[in-house]
Amino acid sequence: MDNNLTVDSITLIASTPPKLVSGPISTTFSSASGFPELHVSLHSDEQHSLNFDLRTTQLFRLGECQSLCVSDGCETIKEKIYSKGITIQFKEEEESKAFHGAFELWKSKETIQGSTLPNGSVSSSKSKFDDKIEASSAKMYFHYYGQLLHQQNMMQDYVRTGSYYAAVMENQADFAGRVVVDVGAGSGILSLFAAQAGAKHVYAVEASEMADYAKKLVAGNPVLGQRITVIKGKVEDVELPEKADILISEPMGTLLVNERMLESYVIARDRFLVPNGKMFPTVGRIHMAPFSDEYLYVEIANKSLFWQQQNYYGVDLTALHGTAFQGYFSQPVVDAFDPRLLVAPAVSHVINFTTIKEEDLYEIDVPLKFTASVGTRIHGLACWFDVLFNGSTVQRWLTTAPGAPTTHWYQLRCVLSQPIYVMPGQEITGHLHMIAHSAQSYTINLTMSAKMWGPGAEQGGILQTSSCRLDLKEPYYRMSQPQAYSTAQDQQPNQLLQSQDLQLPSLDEDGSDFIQQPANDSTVQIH
Ligand SMILES: C[S@@+](CC[C@H](N)C(=O)[O-])C[C@H]1O[C@@H](n2cnc3c(N)ncnc32)[C@H](O)[C@@H]1O
Repeated sequence: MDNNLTVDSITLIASTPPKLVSGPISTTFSSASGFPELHVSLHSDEQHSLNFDLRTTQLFRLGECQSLCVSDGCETIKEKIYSKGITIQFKEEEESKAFHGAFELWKSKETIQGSTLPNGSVSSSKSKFDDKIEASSAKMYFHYYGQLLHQQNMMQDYVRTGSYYAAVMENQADFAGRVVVDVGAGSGILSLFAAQAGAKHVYAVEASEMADYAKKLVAGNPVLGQRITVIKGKVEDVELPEKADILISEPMGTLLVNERMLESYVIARDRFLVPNGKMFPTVGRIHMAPFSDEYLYVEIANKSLFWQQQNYYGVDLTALHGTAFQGYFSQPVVDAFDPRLLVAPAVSHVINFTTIKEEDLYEIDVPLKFTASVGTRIHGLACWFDVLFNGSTVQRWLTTAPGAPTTHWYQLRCVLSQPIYVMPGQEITGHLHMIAHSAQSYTINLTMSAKMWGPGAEQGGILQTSSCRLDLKEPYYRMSQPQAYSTAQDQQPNQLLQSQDLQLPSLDEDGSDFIQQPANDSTVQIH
């Protein structure tokens, strides 16, 4: 991006009478003094340049081609420094726009580098992000993404990164000669892809310390890097010098919405994208289907058996068994499962990133309706997602479906503590209700119901309903335990672990004291 811009003329308004200096006049933005400054070179005999400290300077538009630049004065023990101001005359509106853009960008550098972000480095004003996200959550989140090992983990998901690369390269027409914003650039890898596809300029916005590594990576690829500007800050806060023709981002978390980064993607759209600009990805879909998995059910139920001990070093632990049991069932399970465990065709919930309002992501309610294809016990709802890159040349999907090549997102299953019995052809209804919380995730409320079946069950009568509440922020990562699966049809509960014989405890009065301890078999991941 240009640091040097030429303007037509300036008027020194503090001189009496105001003094016009005709141009062309060269102006330079820099931070050589350790803070962002605007240098205005004058052709005057008395003064050769005027410097404005951007931390205390404001720029106002007086007209299409005229602006007012004023810096605050200040009083120190030694001296009184008066405010100074100039009016700037531009040749044309484009020149004015470029100048204002550069001014905002350089001024934002100060906000980012000079003050304290919740991630450990700093921010001066509370932004939309800070309003809705707990500082402690944001700090952990950006600390996580500030580490190369986690960026590497995502980059080594070749299904993910390869899909992005293919989507960009197959659709070079959408990038060539265009201005691109990379929303949450991380290592800057997607910015480098966009530059490879011929982007005119890429603004890579990254809030974590990873921005500094991205700058290094960009500098290490100078042919591409000369068209990339890395900006350290949140997309909610930073200013860019120009609008983008296309946004590229990888904002997907577990179940698509975990991390609440889709909201930042949508905010970036509203702040930076030209009307009808493109978004890569364009659309996301959450897919859901009931599953039957006796092994998983028994495994989860058995975790709380520890609390059934009546003589643990002389202590009766059973008072906490109910809480522990509910606690384990409040963790969504993340692993790669065999699609043969699904017992009905999936339903989908579509999120169009180009049109959805940010607030519409705060609460997501998906009505569920399935027809069981087999007679079985349903243990819960299996979920996965895909995203579409709606390129002008090629439409490409990136899927995390069971049975498709595994990604680092795997799939997610919400397990019911009370399974539901169904017969082939029986209808299963319910709701998946997700409410965003300030720890960058969602509380999930799942309800699944089936009509009672068989002799004695009234027509249209009683529903067998099972529900659970889960915290998407606290998943149980189960990838390390490959399972030998039989199909749902093959699963005869009496051949398995007799899960129906498990004593299902009732929840303690106070269900809150379940302690989420790191299980040996789970790894801490954000995605
Ligand atoms: C899933 S990673 C993707 C990184 C990189 N784009 C890639 O595809 O490899 C998301 C990145 O977005 C950054 N991020 C999340 N929310 C952000 C926000 N509001 N503003 C700027 N960066 C953000 C995170 O720090 C993280 O590095």
